[in-house]
Order: sequence, then C-alpha cells, then structure tokens
Amino acid sequence: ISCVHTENCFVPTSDIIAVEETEFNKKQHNIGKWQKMAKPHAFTVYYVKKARNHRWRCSDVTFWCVDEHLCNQWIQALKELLEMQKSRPKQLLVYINPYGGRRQGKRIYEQKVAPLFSLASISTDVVITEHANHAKDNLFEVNINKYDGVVCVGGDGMFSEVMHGLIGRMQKDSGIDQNNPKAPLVQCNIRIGIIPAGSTDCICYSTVGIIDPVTSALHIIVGDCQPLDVSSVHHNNTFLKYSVSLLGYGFYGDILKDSEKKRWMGPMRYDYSGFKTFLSHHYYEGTISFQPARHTLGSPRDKDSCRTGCYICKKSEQQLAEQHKECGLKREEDEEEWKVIKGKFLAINAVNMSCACPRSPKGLSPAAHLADGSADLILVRKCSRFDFLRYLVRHTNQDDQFDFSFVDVYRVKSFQFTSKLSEDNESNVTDIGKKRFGQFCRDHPACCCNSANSTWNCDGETLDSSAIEVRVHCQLMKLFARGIEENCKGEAAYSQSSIEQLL
Ligand SMILES: CCCCCCCCCCCCC/C=C/[C@@H](O)[C@H](COP(=O)(O)O)NC(C)=O
Ligand SMILES: Nc1ncnc2c1ncn2[C@@H]1O[C@H](COP(=O)(O)OP(=O)(O)O)[C@@H](O)[C@H]1O
Ligand SMILES: [Ca+2]
Repeated sequence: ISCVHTENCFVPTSDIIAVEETEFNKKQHNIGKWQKMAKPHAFTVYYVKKARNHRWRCSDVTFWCVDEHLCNQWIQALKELLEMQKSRPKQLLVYINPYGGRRQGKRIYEQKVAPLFSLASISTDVVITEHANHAKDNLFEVNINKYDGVVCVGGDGMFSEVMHGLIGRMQKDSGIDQNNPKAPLVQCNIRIGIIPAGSTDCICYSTVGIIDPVTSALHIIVGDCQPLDVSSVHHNNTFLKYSVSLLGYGFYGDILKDSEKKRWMGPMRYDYSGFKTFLSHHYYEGTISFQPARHTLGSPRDKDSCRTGCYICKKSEQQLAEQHKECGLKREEDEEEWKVIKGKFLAINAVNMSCACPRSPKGLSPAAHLADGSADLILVRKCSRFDFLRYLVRHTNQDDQFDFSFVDVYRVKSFQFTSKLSEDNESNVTDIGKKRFGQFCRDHPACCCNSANSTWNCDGETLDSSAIEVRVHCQLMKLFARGIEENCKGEAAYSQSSIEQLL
C-alpha cells in the first residue's frame, strides 16, 4: 500500500471524515508508476486539515495497491474505526433561515455543507423556514428522538429560536413550568450545530473561533461537544426568553431597536444604528441587584480566556454533577448575599460568553467562560461621549476595556434590573407631570436624559419588559463545537478589526 503524497501524512482517526473506494478515470489515473498497472485499486481517506485562524478544511489522501483484497480490507478496517466514534451524528434535523444576514443561508447550506454531510454519510431532514418562529414551533411537534442533533443555518437570532424550541420542548416533556423562575431546568442533551449565515454570528465565533460554514460543518461531522450556559429571563413570574450571548440594556438595546427597522441594509444596519446610537448618547437610570458567582474559580479580569478543555468550565461541570447527586437537599442559593447598585447607565451588558465576533475579536468580556455557570455583568456608567468612544474602541484592540473609572464588571449567577421609571410608576402612578415631561423628551432626541426606558437586547431580539430577573443555568445545553483552540503556530492573536481600519 502506498500513498501518492511525497511527505508523510499523519491523521488521527478522530479527524477522519470518510473513507471511500477511489473512483477511476479521475485525475489520479495518469500518476506515475500506477499508470502501467492493469487494474489498480485504491481508496481515499477524507480528513480534517487544520489551517490558520481556527479554519478547518476537508482534505484527502489516496492510497493505491495492486491487491484488490488488501485494498478492501483496508477500507473495511477504516470504516469500522469510524463506526466506533460514537459521538458522531448520523441523523440531523436542519433549519435554514433564508432571510438571515446577506440572505445566503440556502446557498451556503446547499453548496458548502450538504456535500460534506453526504460524504460523511449523515442523513438530514431539511426545513427551510417560511416565517419567524417556524423552526421553534416545529421543534415542539417533530419526533425529536429520531435525531442526533439539530442544525441551524442563520445568525444569532436563528440560533436563539432553535434553542428556545429545544429547551422548551425538553421542559414540556418533563413537566417543568418555564414561568417559575426558580424551577430547576432539565438539561438538553441534543446538540445544536450552527452554520453561520447571519449578521453578527457571535455565538459561532465565540465557540469555534471563526465564522466559516465549512469549519462549522466539520465540527458537526466529527461529533464535537461544547456545553453552554444559558440564562433564563423572567418578568413578574412570567418567562420571557433564554439568552446565551448578550443581554444588553441601553447602548446595545437601542442599537437593536433602531436596526430592526433597517433589516433591508443587511449586516450593515448594525454599523449605521451603532453610529446613530453612539451620537444620541442616552443614559438610563435604574437599580441592578445581583448575586456574585462564588462557585467559579475565575474572574472577569483574568488574563487567560476560556479555551478548548477549559479547566474552570470542567470544575463547574463537576460541581453540577455533585449538585445533581445531592438534589433533594435544600438549596443555599436563596440565602446568599445580594449586592445592589443604583445609578445612571449608558450600557448594562450581561454576557454568558465572551461575545467575540469579527467586529470585536476579543469580545465584550474577553475572560468570560462558555460553561462555568456564570455571566459577566458589565456596568457602563454615565460618562462623556469621548470616554464612551474610548471604551468602545477598546473592544477592538488589545487594551483592557474594564480599566476605566466608569466601567464596573462582576461575575454573577443571577441578577435583577428595574428602571427608575418603572419604580416611580409603581410607587406613584398618577404623577402625570412626570409622564408629560417624559413624552416631551422622547420627542426631542437631542436630549440625553433618562426620560424613557431602553429595551433589552436578548441575543439579538428585543424584550418587551425593562424590569427583568435573570438566572444562569450552568451547561443547560450543548453545541457541536469544542471551544476555541489554543493558537499553536505563533499566529497573531487577533486579526486587525474593522474599526481600526475605519479610524
Ligand atoms: C463606534 C464604535 C463601535 C465599535 C463597537 C465594537 C463592539 C461590537 C461588539 C458587538 C457585540 C455583539 C454581541 C452579539 C449580539 C448579537 O446577538 C446581536 C444579534 O445578531 P444577529 O443579527 O442575530 O446575527 N447583534 C447585535 C449587534 O446586537
Ligand atoms: N423565513 C423567515 N422569515 C422571516 N424571519 C425569519 C424566518 N426564519 C427565521 N426568521 C427570524 O429571523 C430572525 C433573524 O434571523 P438571523 O438568522 O439571526 O439573521 P440576522 O443575523 O441577519 O439577524 C430570527 O429571529 C428568526 O426567528
Ligand atoms: Ca459563562
């Protein structure tokens, strides 16, 4: 048996995508000495080739031999090896949002992803969504046990929809009431794969390290598994949403609200609305109370970030397993301390993961962990436009974005927020003068005062209520990903970001 490559080729079995008998009358036909063979036999091994910046590609190597029997034995042996990789999916349910991002979801899936799935002998049921919530509603009806995973082709909003379908379905099947903020939620063991085809794609970028449909498809094929923290968001004992990336009030809420009207602009809408929101410089008054995450080892100011096989996330996983064993014993959580902070904020961001994306390669909280059971709560107090710009620019370079007197960051396991406006409305409902004044200010956008509420941006969707109660559920779901792998070849840690090019 011999391989046409001149260099040695080492492939771990976990990186093999498929093994096939090589078809002839292809380009290999006239390679060197094999040309003279009467009836050559060969098989091709398709495998994952790791390129720069976390990019994966499908590569192949062909082995030739004279003996047909020997050739078949090799194919058989390698196929058996692949069969032994139990974490690999065989049957997937795929949802495609044809309107996400640059509206390329369908094309990306058909041209780049479907051929790889078929090469890896994965069968798929594909649903092209016809309206928002199509995928979510569908997930409550399908025979979910048939599938080894669900794939969503789209952006963060589409992922959020599929996640709500899956988590919601799990709770319904287990008789758990999502409206109870204290209910212990049932973990969701069906993995979700994200094929990025949206506008921000922050969940894909933060869990894989690159926005690339082929790379994401290969992580699905090799059966990767990355647990993920999920926050539940409630208002007055009513369930609102789950969040895995950003819960943002003020700046990011206002950007989202403005950009929804400009969907036709595609991903550009965030730059346009971002600039507009930056100029409007609104701040909002309110009270935030939170329970610090004492169980985790890390802190938001750590220099090291969450990487493949993260030690801090593993520790949280062990704690979670112990908690499950001890269930029935009283939970201490409710007795733990709450910290209360009142103030005027330009932005309140709670992130379950770094929220790295091409716009901000290290993210809103570079040291946040994917699966440690905590969120980083970032409070940006009222400051000058210039200072706020300095803060924003630090999301795009190597400088520490928390090193400002007007920025505080806490690692938390739960928090609550109420705006001053809703507090006032609750205490003296008939203060008409105040309301009139509020109306006046809303009509004059040049005014920076806290006359109106902002809205919460929950993974790219707006919430209806400004008063919310949030709880982090450690490792509630799993992705076909492995977290960001450590750089090995001395690559530059971050590529030059778009904002630096702009400035
Ligand atoms: C004036 C200088 C501005 C520089 C700002 C650089 C920081 C950018 C950080 C972005 C953080 C993104 C967090 C992810 C949010 C997504 O869930 C959400 C929805 O994404 P989708 O449209 O579904 O892909 N996108 C936005 C912008 O709210
Ligand atoms: N066929 C459809 N028509 C309209 N909206 C849809 C459709 N399918 C999904 N959606 C919704 O579109 C929203 C945005 O999708 P997403 O894929 O995240 O794109 P983007 O990143 O551009 O915002 C999601 O909240 C999802 O619920
Ligand atoms: Ca986390």
